Amino acid sequence: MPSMISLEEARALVVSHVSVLPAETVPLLDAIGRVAAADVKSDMDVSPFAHAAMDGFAVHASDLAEASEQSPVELDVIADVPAGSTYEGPIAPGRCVRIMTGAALPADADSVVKYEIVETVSGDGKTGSRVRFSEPCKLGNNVRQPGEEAREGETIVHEGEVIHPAGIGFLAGCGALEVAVRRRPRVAVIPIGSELVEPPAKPGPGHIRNSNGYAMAACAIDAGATCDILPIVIDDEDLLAQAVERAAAEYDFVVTTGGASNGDFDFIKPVVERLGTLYMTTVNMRPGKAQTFGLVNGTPVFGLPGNPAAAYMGFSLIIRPALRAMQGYAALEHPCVKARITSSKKKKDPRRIFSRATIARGADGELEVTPAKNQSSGLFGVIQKSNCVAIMPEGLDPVLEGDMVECILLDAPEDIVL
Ligand SMILES: Nc1nc2c(c(=O)[nH]1)N[C@H]1C(S)=C(S)[C@@H](COP(=O)(O)OP(=O)(O)OC[C@H]3O[C@@H](n4cnc5c(N)ncnc54)[C@H](O)[C@@H]3O)O[C@H]1N2
Ligand code: MOO
Repeated sequence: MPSMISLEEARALVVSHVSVLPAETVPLLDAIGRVAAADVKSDMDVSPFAHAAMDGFAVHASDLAEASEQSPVELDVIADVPAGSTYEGPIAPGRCVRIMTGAALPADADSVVKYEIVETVSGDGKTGSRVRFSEPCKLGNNVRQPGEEAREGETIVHEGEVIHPAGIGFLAGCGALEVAVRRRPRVAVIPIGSELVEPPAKPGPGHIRNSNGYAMAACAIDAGATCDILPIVIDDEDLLAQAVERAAAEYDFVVTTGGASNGDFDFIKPVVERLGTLYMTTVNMRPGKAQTFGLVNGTPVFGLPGNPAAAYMGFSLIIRPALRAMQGYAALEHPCVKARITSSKKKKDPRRIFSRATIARGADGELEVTPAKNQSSGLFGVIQKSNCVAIMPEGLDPVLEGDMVECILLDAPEDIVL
């Protein structure tokens, strides 16, 4: 096992050890944002009938062929068709039917003229009135044809497609009130550390609140998973081994935080090695060098570092893509853009540095990125106030004010096209 691997290698390694989860059939509204696990077909033509796209008059276009300002054509209104009604009768030459948007086109009409360009000669424009047309109308004008949205039996959503809110309406209209989607990964988060107490308890001397548990659970849910925060495990190798083995049997993916480095009480590496196969321990990134990954009884187990920002980076940049792969998403990585950095940064650490930062448009309309002043890896609040991470490449070369740097947009959807 190489001692330190790149972020790209780490991501590829973890993604290669997860599998796409089986399908589950869910009510339509539970499918928002999820990946279709099978083709979905329409159970009918949508819409099922030709209908008016405008309020106006249903006509034979041929009756208006000669209509002009100089010699308008007048027609008698013989019926009213509101939406939800039909008119099956004949429409003899010289006649038309008043029709509302969404109403079925009468069987004997072929076009609709909107009321704004029709003059009322007598009556109120409804049945019994006479109306005047001063221009011809194209055949099929303002008519929505049947099956424009979908044909009966046509595949409307393909396996692998992400179902967006408009797609939910599309599926509902096509009669698909339940859909097969990839099951959500079940994630367990195990916070490790003898110093931890559960919020909201006030910690005693030398203790801190377990904030990582909540943040990592939030990251898991945000990635489409379900998540349980399991009880805190103190720094004890056997207790940790028991907790990891139990979680690996019950969940699809196990995440621990803390105890991932080389301290006297850092046990996640030996535990994964003892229970299964250890594939990775260290990634060339800051924050977040200590990143452990292995399989325990076939279940991926990921040991994140204890420092909050280091855990957050490991989850966002390595675990999240794997959880997405398990749900069948094709786009796994956050989008990146280049932006001009607003201040110079010395590099004392040769690792690739992920600076918590804010990206915005400068006065010239170009993207500018400003790293947060405090880059301590012990802080969540700085990430809450940031909207990206600016990347300082490997090596010791400084980044200079005005340089273009890659920025990962952590809050932007992976499938966005920039
Ligand atoms: N001699 C060295 N020491 C350390 C190194 C190193 O290279 N040489 N690396 C440092 C870096 S960088 C990191 S990151 C941490 C990673 O170590 P661990 O994963 O073993 O993390 P812990 O020591 O358990 O905790 C680190 C820090 O985070 C706090 N923590 C832990 N769990 C939680 C939690 N659930 N909620 C909130 N905060 C948590 C913990 O109290 C520590 O302050 O190692 C450095 N040391
Ligand atoms: O691995 Mo540490 O993240 O640089 O705080």
